[in-house]
Amino acid sequence: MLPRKDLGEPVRSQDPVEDPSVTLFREYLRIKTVHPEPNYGAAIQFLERVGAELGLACQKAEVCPGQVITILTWQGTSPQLCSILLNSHIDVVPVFEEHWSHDPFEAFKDSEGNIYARGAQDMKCVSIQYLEAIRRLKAEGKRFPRTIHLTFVPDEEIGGHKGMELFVKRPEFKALNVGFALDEGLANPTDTYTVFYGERNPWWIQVKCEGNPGHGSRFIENTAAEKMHRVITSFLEFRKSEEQRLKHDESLTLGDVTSVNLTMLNGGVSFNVVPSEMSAAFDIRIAPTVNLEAFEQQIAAWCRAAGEGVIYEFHQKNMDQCVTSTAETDPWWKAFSGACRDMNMTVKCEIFPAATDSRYIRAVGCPAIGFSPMNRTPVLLHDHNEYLNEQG
Ligand SMILES: CSCC[C@H](NC(C)=O)C(=O)O
Ligand SMILES: [Zn+2]
Ligand SMILES: [Zn+2]
Repeated sequence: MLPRKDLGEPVRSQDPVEDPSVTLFREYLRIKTVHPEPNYGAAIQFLERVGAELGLACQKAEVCPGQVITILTWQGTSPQLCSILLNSHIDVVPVFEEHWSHDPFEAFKDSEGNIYARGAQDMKCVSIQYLEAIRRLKAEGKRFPRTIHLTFVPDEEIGGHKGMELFVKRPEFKALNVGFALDEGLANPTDTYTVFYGERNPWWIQVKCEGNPGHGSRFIENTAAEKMHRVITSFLEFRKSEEQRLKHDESLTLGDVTSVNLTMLNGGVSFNVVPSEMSAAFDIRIAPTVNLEAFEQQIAAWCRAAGEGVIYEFHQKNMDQCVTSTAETDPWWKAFSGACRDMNMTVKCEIFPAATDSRYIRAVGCPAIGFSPMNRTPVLLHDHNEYLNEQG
């Protein structure tokens, strides 16, 4: 978090006067927008108040009962041009409080200026950065031809199905006339800033195996467990090959390969009863270069080869493989990367390894970049003791 320029030199954490942008950030962190019962009402009130202070117009769109998108707007001087969307989610993931050194909703600041709170990196810092950037630009008397919209959305941390996924299909979104969007990325421990121009496709697959039941003392043929063993072997052998590919090619990052994890196993009722059904859940993240139809055929073949009565079903199947252009000829990328260059920022472009709301924005044809501008910061999203230094 960059202290405001108009206050001169950066404020040191031991200084009695904290930069107001940091104070605002800490206030936002104290609002408990944590799943499973996020206090969205309090967060929306906070955002409406800050928007009003900044002279931004405010609208709200209820995309399904209790799920409200808050839209703050800085009208451009040529509002007929397509707009810039600055998106952030309001909700944060749960905490294991016993593993935290400080209350995760107190926004405690230590003597180094590290602010501890759930959402410090993911992604309340980004929301406040958008707002504080507008505050600075307005204070400098700047106006821009394009309208800038800030959207604050619920539900991202549990898939965005009741948030951004619905919002992009609504007339209120179309009316924003978005040309280019920014959304969340990840911190980077080095001097470099990571910028995400695409995401892997999340596929959550449950494989169910049926087999012969019987007494646990006998050699029953064609059991569900034998079939499950073959299924797991096929999925995990593929996992190993992708892990090796990543390990042996320095040019690749996690987003460039396909990951597979066996995340749940179910079946069985008793030690001495051979069960007739077992199931396994796989979290698969598919690199954008993979042919999705061919990949599904591969999964079907693994299930067929495991024996009779092996089926799979999808619990998440994202099929859109749009990536945002990072060609120097692309006007949006040129503007974004040019601004980074002007600020002497080193930027590295990657595919986001997990899923964010950017996937819904890209799926309706809007270019979107995932960018949480935090360098020299360990990646602590969803982790215990998530923190961010007040100096950014
Ligand atoms: C597939 S919906 C779940 C979204 C979640 N996003 C993050 C950033 O953790 C994930 O990738 O698991
Ligand atoms: Zn996030
Ligand atoms: Zn998250």
